[in-house]
Amino acid sequence: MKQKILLVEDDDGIAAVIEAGLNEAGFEADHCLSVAERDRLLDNGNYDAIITDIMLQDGDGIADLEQVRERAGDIPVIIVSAQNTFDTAIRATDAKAFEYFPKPFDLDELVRAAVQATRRNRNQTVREVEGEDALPLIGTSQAMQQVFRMITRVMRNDLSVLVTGESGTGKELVAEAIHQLGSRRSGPFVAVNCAAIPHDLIESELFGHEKGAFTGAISQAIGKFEQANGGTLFLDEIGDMPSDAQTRLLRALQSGRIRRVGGRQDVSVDARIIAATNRDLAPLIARGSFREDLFYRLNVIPIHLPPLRERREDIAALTHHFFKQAEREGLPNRTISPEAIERLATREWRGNVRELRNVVFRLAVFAREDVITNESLSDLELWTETNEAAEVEAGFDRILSRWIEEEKPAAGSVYHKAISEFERPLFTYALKMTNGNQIKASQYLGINRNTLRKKLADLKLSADNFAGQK
Ligand SMILES: Nc1ncnc2c1ncn2[C@@H]1O[C@H](COP(=O)(O)OP(=O)(O)OP(=O)(O)O)[C@@H](O)[C@H]1O
Repeated sequence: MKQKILLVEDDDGIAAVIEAGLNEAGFEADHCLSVAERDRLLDNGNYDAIITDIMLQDGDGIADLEQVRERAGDIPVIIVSAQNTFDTAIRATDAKAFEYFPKPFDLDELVRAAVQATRRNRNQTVREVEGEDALPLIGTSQAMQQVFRMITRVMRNDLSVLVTGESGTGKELVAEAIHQLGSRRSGPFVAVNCAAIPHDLIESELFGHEKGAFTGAISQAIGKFEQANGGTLFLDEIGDMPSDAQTRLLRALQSGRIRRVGGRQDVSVDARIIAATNRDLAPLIARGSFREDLFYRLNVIPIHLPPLRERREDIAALTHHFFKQAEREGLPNRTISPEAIERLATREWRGNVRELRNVVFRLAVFAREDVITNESLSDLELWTETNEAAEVEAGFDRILSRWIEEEKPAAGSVYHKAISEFERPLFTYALKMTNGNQIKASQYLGINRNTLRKKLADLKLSADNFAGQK
């Protein structure tokens, strides 16, 4: 006998597509348009699974799933919805949905989920959602939907999560969301930025130290690991963790115990680990500066946050969200014209969501009019450039310390090695900018033409190769 699926969907077009997919996979499907019809059909027939939309003509398709389940013997429910917010993903999980598909979805995946749902009846614990307003993760792009789904998958367990993505894409926010939505939410959320702590202090910062463990350790100190006991430890910029600390961390993860620096005894700690990195760890592993075994420990569940420029459809919602946030923080209440939003949506956003947030806050403070227009943005262009210059400067610091750490130039050769590393991309850039015109390149760089020539010869760069490249 064929398995039967009840499809509750008020868009006839989508329903027809789903029905066809289900039939092809050997299911029988009944289709209805409303909550009332659904209940009537459930009373009169036996179904193996329900596929339902959320917004229906006569109500919310998942508001009373508990009763539906009581009526229909714990039937698995698959949700499809066009309300693609983080809240919807969380609601779907809290409604014990077997699976949640934001529209537009992949029909094959949906049918596959139906096959799995009817095969076994997954029973998950329901949990009240609390404080979901406190952590609004905004985004309706496909990429963010995937992130939301991943978050709902890890919030009820303690698996290690590795969040990747460029700086400012929301990695810490994702880590906080996982913490807030899970069973550890009453415990602490402790964040450590491994790149911001001097290397020789990182072990004591993470694992604590005993009195007298090293010069300056005048009293015992509890490390972040212990502080996170019962909660979540967020290790940001994990790629910057020095190798001794990596070894200690690995040991802690394997044993569930840590030893304070200078300590004689192990202390057991229970902290969920969420790590994040904006650097690709693969080359670090290849070079031996990041432990592969630690990587596998941390990367049980990877969550990737794409850069903002690859999900431009989220920019409008984020902009509105940040204007509201600015207002809540006491800044003037402003709105923004659709044209101005469109213009924002075309920017590069190298600083990702953080940069967009800064721009919106700056607009809220400085704009003269209540409705921000394209003209207000023209003034803003200047501010953003200064901002980018500052970012680049901070970028040099980072690049330099990474380079020193990874290349380990021999003492006595650091200056010359660093300068020669720096010159090649600089001269290449200048030649590209000027189409290989050496006079212009030397003017651009502000150096003598002969010096430029000599440098190009030393670096074996040929200006001719850059003609017409700009
Ligand atoms: N999807 C989002 N919805 C709402 N706010 C967001 C979103 N993503 C990021 N933000 C906001 O943007 C800012 C930067 O985010 P966050 O600090 O989480 O980025 P990050 O990737 O951890 O950055 P870094 O790598 O530099 O530490 C924060 O103010 C955060 O609240």
